[in-house]
Amino acid sequence: MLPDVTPPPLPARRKSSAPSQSSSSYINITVGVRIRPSSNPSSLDLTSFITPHHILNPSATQDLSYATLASPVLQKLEQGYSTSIVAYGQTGSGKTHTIFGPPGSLRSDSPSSWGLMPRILSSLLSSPGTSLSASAVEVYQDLAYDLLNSSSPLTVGSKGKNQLNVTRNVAVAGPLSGKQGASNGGAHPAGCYCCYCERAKMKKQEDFKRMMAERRGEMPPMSKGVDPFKAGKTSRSSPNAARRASGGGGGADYATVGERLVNLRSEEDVLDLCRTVELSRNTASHDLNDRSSRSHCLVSVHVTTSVGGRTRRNKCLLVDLAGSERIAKSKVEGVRKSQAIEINKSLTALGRIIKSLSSRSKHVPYRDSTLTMLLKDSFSGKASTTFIVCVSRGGEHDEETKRSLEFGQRLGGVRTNAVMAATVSDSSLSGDRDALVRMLAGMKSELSTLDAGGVDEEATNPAAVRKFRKDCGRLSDMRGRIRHLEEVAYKAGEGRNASSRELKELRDAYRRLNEDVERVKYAVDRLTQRTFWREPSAAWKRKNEEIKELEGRLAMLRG
Ligand SMILES: Nc1ncnc2c1ncn2[C@@H]1O[C@H](COP(=O)(O)OP(=O)(O)OP(=O)(O)O)[C@@H](O)[C@H]1O
Repeated sequence: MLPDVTPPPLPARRKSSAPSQSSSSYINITVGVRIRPSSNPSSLDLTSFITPHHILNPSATQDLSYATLASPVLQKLEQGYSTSIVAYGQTGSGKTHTIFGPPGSLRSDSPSSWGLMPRILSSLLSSPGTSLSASAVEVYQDLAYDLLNSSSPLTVGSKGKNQLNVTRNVAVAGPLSGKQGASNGGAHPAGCYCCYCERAKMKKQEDFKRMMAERRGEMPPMSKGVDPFKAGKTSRSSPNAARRASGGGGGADYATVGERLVNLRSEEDVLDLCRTVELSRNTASHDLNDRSSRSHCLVSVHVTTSVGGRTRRNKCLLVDLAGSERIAKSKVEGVRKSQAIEINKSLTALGRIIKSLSSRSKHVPYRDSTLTMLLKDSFSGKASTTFIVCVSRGGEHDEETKRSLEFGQRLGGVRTNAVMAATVSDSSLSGDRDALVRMLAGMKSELSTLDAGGVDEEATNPAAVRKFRKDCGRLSDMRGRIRHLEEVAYKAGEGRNASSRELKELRDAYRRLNEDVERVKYAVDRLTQRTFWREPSAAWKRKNEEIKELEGRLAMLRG
């Protein structure tokens, strides 16, 4: 059976004057589209909007979503990039499903329904010498709260040399100060169900229970969703700790201060974290989603790897954005309407960032919203970011789907300056091309002396090795055919000398071939997970990346 990955469509036409983007090392933004199942599928042709790197069809499983979207992120993390995964899309389109999993799935007995976050964290935990800590921030109505510390307000600031310059401080300014609910003696009417009032009520109840338990000489269990971590496993970060923890991932210009960092030592800790974040988030029900997230959720995972006496620190940021929403459709009113307006505003600010980056504008307006400030790290320095554009296939959502895909398309136009470790400096590019070619040859010969991994013949069943080799051969043959097909289609399209029928045939052939590739790739991936496959050494991978990057730069010089 075919895996549920549809191939990308024919490449979008490029202007002939544009430099060739042949090296993927120049693209540090990856775009995936995940289509949510619907009982009323639309006839909208997604392929006419976007050239994403991956498309996941409605029947794609969580396993496939992980294999397709997360594996490259883990690789980038290993290579020293600071990585981010951001789920974007209309309300109800499956962002939370993709990042966390469906409701009630965050249990140790249902790993097959877990979303990307529990899977990625569990996978990181299983790497030797790796330790993890995490913090979780909610951006609600343009203000930041600590999801691991009873949603207490957080300050967002820009980093000065040795200090944090406060940019936004919810404790002293912003809507919250005037909005403390009735339960807190604020301005809200009695019976108000807004998040501030609800939280204040919950806190009061908890304090009361605690007080009663103390009087009886016993301690009540910690409230669910507030602090499920075992004693001694949590640490409250100092203002600098969160920033220090982001360590090697490239310094953030903006950061929250004082959020709680928790250590993750086991799969149970990971699930506790995910459940806490899920339960503590601001959610509400409306016509388009029973459990709609009303805030953006940013979970920062600090990964420390110690190998051979050397320690490396990276950050992996997982973001479940609140969904864009047409108020006329979700039919929200009152507080929920103002939530929706605020969500749409922050997403528009994100859209402006993407627009500025893709047009290479000098000014990128990160300061426009708390969300964009906190995402700045994902667009600069040594960062690799994967956007998952979630869309609903239902015909009634065509307009929103188009908008989300257009956003994805703009993301595809962003080329940021991905900085690879120990790579060729820009100044060396000004040297003559022959010198670069010589350098490349030197690097290739160096690569050949490093451990490239491969098949461990002795430890293996010969039939499996034979099949693996055959599949690898088929894969490379098919990729060659796809490249050829792309060129033909591109030339035909550019010269306008092909009829629409011919183009359609080409597109179909391309699609079929890509399906075959995905099927074989899936088989190869599964085989590589068996014990007979030895991973290339870290030095080999690094050198290989440097070579790819240099090849890309050379191609651009030629172009
Ligand atoms: N690929 C999928 N397969 C099966 N069910 C899905 C899929 N994607 C989403 N759903 C279901 O659809 C419902 C809405 O999804 P979800 O809450 O993830 O949307 P969302 O984009 O996070 O919405 P919001 O922005 O309003 O929070 C959930 O019940 C979820 O489990």
